[in-house]
Amino acid sequence: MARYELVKRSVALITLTNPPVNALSSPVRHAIANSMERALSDPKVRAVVICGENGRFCGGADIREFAGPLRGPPLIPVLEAIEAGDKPVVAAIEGMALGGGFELALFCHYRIAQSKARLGLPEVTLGILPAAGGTQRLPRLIGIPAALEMITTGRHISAQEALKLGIVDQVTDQNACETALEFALKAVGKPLSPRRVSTLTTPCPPDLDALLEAATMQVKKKTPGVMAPLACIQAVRAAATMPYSKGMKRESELMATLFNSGQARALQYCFFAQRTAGKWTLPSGAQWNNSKPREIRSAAVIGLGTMGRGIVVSLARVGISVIAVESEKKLLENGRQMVIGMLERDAKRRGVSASLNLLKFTLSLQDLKDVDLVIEAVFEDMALKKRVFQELSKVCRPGTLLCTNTSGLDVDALAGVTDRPHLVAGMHFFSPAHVMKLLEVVCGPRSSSETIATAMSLGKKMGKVSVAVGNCPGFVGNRMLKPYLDQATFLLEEGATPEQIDKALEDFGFAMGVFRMSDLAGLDVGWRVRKESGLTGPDVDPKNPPRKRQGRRYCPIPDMVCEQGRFGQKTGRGWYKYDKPGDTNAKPDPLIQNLLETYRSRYGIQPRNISDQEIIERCLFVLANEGFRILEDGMAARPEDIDVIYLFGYAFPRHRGGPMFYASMVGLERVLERLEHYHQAHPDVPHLEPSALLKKLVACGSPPVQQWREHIKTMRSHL
Ligand SMILES: CCCCCC/C=C/CC(=O)SCCNC(=O)CCNC(=O)[C@H](O)C(C)(C)COP(=O)(O)OP(=O)(O)OC[C@H]1O[C@@H](n2cnc3c(N)ncnc32)[C@H](O)[C@@H]1OP(=O)(O)O
Repeated sequence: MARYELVKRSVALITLTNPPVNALSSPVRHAIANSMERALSDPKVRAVVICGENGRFCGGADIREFAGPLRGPPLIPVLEAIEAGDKPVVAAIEGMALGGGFELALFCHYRIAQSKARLGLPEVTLGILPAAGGTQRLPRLIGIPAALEMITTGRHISAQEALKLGIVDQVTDQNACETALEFALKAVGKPLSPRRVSTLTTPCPPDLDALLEAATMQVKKKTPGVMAPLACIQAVRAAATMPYSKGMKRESELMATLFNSGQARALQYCFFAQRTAGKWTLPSGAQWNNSKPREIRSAAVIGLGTMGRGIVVSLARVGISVIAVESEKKLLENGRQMVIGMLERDAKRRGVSASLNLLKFTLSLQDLKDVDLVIEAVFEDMALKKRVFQELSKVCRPGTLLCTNTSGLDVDALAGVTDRPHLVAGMHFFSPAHVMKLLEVVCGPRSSSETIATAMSLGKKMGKVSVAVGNCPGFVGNRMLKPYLDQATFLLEEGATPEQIDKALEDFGFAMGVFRMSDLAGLDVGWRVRKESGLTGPDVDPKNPPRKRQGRRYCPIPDMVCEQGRFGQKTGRGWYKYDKPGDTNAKPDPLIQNLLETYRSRYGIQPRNISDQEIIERCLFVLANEGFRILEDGMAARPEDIDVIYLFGYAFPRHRGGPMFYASMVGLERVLERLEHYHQAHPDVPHLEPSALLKKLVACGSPPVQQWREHIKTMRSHL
């Protein structure tokens, strides 16, 4: 787990060997301790260099170890032996020095970084804090403001920034290990005391209290209800106000409050879930590690609406040439100007030049004959999409992949009108497509493994978190959204207000409650879909009793809001009122209150007090319940995929882990019992009826979320 060599006759070279990221697992900690002891006791050794194998210094603690009882030597005494020794120790940082890996480097007397290396303390993103001295040592080295920013955000910094801040002593374009060996020899004989970070005094700014108060306000605003950043601030305060040893004790006490918390478990689950989600499978046995993606050099995007424009930008900024197609000259010109503006702003922000030369705009599908891949992003209308796919089938060369950005229509029906159904898949981006990280890759029954591998790999290239899903109405994300939105409107009927429901969801951790979010997204889109599917408008069967469709409960309040021209922020009125169209500051609207009161009295509904607990349970348990059904139907391969979709596509609070993880944290038995209770109270809401999988898992003793897959195996899978 660490290699020990004597090089240049007098330098001990300790190489961490724990692929893939040389994490500080128990055997690695053991090996560092033994190697240091050997180096310090060998009279031939005059200096020590620590590096990592395969160009990666160290990715920090082995996060998998956090789930069980801590075994092996604790890290801090191992690191203290490095600092206290009488021989200079140099960290040779290639690739990354993160978390405990960065702390290891901070215990060394010198740090040399390769110019491409990244450094940081990302513990806060895992719900903990840098507890191997990071909160006490970094402030001593670079001062409170810079340390506070790095520790509370978990941001990775470049080697150049690390040099500027005084974290590393030298940056090299050469091999960091070679440079560190030379450096170590020159350090022999120089006094080590000033190089021991623990002996430094933290430079204390005169306005410390104000600084920490401002940081506290900032994290409370940015991540309300999240504990770790607040604990980080308290630990940094200790670095400024306490001697080193007392500060270390405080750091360890604060870590104890976080380490076993539900938030830490959720955030660490999110880390692994995100990596698991990339590992797609198909019923044929094809999967992520046995299917080769095609290289995509050129693409076309059809439709330059909001989605199409975002997709063009996402492709062009990673170097793919794009032909953008519109149906009318005016729409094309408008789209062109907006895409260019977006790319220019994006390039300015990233300090690069805009890749405008990769773009071509056209009115003719004939121009697409040679592209590698097409993404159709026209209006959400099946007949129109079918016409486009038929045309593409004629125009594009036989090997071109044809993808659709539909948010829920049948991908296989589109495949069926082409001459190449195996080369058709869904690539469902989320709005705005150049900002949102999620991509649902929809695997139709006839999509080939090469098609799915290519769509997943293209998503990764664009910086998206891609998740493979099955082909069912709404796929995974939007299919689950419907029962969630339904519950919110049923709660309005029963006596709640939009403000109350939003507040309960925001207190839970959502950045925006369901009604504020709907106002932002625009209410007219859903209204149009409901009209088209005959749920509202002139096509409604007059035999339907009020507030019922196809025997199920239906809430017409969202339709009534739209009938008044209230489409959300863009019209200045929606579930809330705004000072003017486009404003974002939502204010409660007495007209909505009136509408609700009139509605309730028309239907003889006696409003009741609804608790926040009921709001959370009904909205979120029904969301998870649909997730269980999706797993049963084989439309998502595992709960982690569903959670990743909700984290990245629907802003589910990360410290809650996602709807499926949240259900497991609440306890599946409790979720089942509450769903049964609510279904009994509302038998005309089938989504409240507990799913078979939920019942099965409870009957099996509610296994942890990572084991659910074993219980789904026997059921059918589309993935
Ligand atoms: C309990 C002992 C006492 C310790 C006391 C000190 C406490 C210190 C706290 C910490 O150090 S917490 C950990 C801090 N480090 C991080 O948060 C880094 C996490 N990793 C990453 O950000 C990235 O993985 C990376 C290092 C930047 C590499 O990115 P890349 O895109 O190249 O690869 P990935 O696909 O992300 O990862 C590859 C593979 O490695 C697994 N992995 C990565 N980091 C860790 C880790 N720290 N522990 C365990 N496993 C890790 C990752 O899950 C992937 O695994 P897979 O099976 O191939 O999916």
